[in-house]
Order: sequence, then structure tokens, then C-alpha cells
Amino acid sequence: MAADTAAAPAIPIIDLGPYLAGEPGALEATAAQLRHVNETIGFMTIVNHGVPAALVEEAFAACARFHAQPLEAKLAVKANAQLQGYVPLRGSTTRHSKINPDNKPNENEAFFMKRDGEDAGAPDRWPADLPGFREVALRYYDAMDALAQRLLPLYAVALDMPPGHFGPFCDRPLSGLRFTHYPPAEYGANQFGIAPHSDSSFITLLAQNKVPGLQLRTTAGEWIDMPVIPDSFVVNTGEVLHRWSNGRFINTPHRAYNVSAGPRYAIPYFFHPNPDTLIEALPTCRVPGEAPRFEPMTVGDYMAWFRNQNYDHVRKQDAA
Ligand SMILES: O=C(O)CCC(=O)C(=O)O
Ligand SMILES: [Fe+2]
Repeated sequence: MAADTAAAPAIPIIDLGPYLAGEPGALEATAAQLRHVNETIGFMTIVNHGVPAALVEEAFAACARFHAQPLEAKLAVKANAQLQGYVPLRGSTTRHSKINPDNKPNENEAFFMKRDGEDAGAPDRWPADLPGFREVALRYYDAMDALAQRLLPLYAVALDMPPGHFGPFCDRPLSGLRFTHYPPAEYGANQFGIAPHSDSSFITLLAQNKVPGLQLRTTAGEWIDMPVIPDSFVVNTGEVLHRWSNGRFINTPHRAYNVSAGPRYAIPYFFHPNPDTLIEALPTCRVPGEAPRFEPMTVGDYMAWFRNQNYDHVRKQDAA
């Protein structure tokens, strides 16, 4: 799956340092950069984000340890209907997305976790014999949540709203981490590590990967490689923010695969607002006299639909 073009448009690199340090004018200046990114390409790399590199390393090590377990140990924490737990290799097929209509099951296995609480399902779905895994996963989750919360004022200002606009909708977020393993694979036609899709999230934070393999599709329809930049996070817009902004912020399609001889791991953090948040077009994103592009929908309803589309174990439960 070579990229369509080597002469790809550059993916913007946003330096969060001045904003996170509270420098005067940095909120507005960084928000303007975000607005441009999200109206044109939908993917950016953030640097000087404040997350310690050692914590990211620990999370990748925990991911590798989880997947190195025997299959029985992983199946003992099989995912529930709320998508908390383990989904085996080829246990998911990307169906919610119309980008590539004939996808085969995804060549990856993954452990999903959410914070306990509303709609998160069983709180004890943790591997029994993996000391330290839970602690690292929770610490990493908390660091991602803190970073996402700090990005919210930037997104609000980028959308011409007051800086505090999104905060109250995101104080009990339905976010989740995914610890994915893509084994080396010979990909057949329409087969991917993860098939072309847009994320369901508000935004997704993806720790930079040592093994490349992420590609995104530009608005011109070309697939390009996501560059690997040390100590950074890839940030992209998902369906929730796309709908909230009435389509103004684009939820760029992407896909991933592993063409290396060894394993490839990825740990996306899907940041979601509170489940009861009604997603309807922001006033600053509507054209007077025109109907909004999307039906208003709560985050919880959208997520339930999304899980049912893509995850075989959820579909089976619903059909039963
Ligand atoms: O593996 C990657 O680099 C990206 C994974 C991804 O897009 C996802 O899990 O939604
Ligand atoms: Fe994704």
C-alpha cells in the first residue's frame, strides 16, 4: 500500500509550548493554526505537549506485554457490548465508513479500556496476570485526558466560540484508549491493519509510532504517509467534532497497516464528550437560513451505533 504521491502536502506541526505556558496572545495564535489545519487537512502533529516521553514508552511497553500473553489470557477479558476489553485478530470490520465499501476484517487485535462509570461496562475487565498493566493504562489515560482538556479552549476559539465553550460538555467524558497490535501480515485485496475510516471521537490523540504505517487521505483524494516525528502526538478530528462544527472541521479518512517484519503497536486515545451531550451544529458554523447538515444526536447514541457497525461481538449480542 504505497502512498499515492511522494510530493505530499506537509502535515502541519503545531508547537503547543507558548499556549501551554500561558504566553499572551498564544491562545488566539495557536487557535488560528488549528482552524487552518482542521479546515484543510484534518491532521496535525503537536510538539511541546507536556506529556513525558517516559510515560509514552511505558504505555507502548504495556501494550506489547498485553499482546504477548497467551490467547486464553486475552480471551479471558473479551470485550463487552460497551467495547471494553479484548477484540481478537480479525474480530472487527470497518463498516461504519463508506470510504472503502468492501473491507475485509481488520488485521489487528486490540485491548480497549474506558474509565469506569456511565456506559463503560464492567469496571474489572483487566488482565489478571499482568502486574502493573492497569496502573500504566490508567496513568496514560489520565495524561491523555488532561492534554485533551487543555486543547478544548483552542478548538472553541478556532470555531469562534468562547474558550470555555466545550469544557462543561467534557467533564465526564466517554473517552477510551485502544492498545492495538498489528502483526506482520501479507495483505490481500481490501485488507488492512485497520481499514479506511474516520474516527468516531471528538478528537483522537495518537502517540507517535516508531514503526510507520499510518496513511491519510487528502481532500484531493490522495493517500499520503503520516510522517514520523519524535516525541509528538498525531491529532485528528473525529465524527463528533465534524458534526458539532456542521462539517466545517473535517474528519479526515485514514488507514494503517504493518509492512515491517516485526510487530506494530498503536495506542490511540479517543476523546469523547459526556454521553448525554447533544451534538448539534454550533451557531458559529451555521449558514443563516440553511438547515444544519446533520441531525442532532447524543454522543451516547452515536457511539452505540458505531460499535454495532464495526464489532462482531456487539452485532451478535444485538442479533440474539
Ligand atoms: O495505527 C494507527 O496508526 C492508527 C489507528 C487508527 O486509526 C485507529 O485506531 O482509529
Ligand atoms: Fe483511526
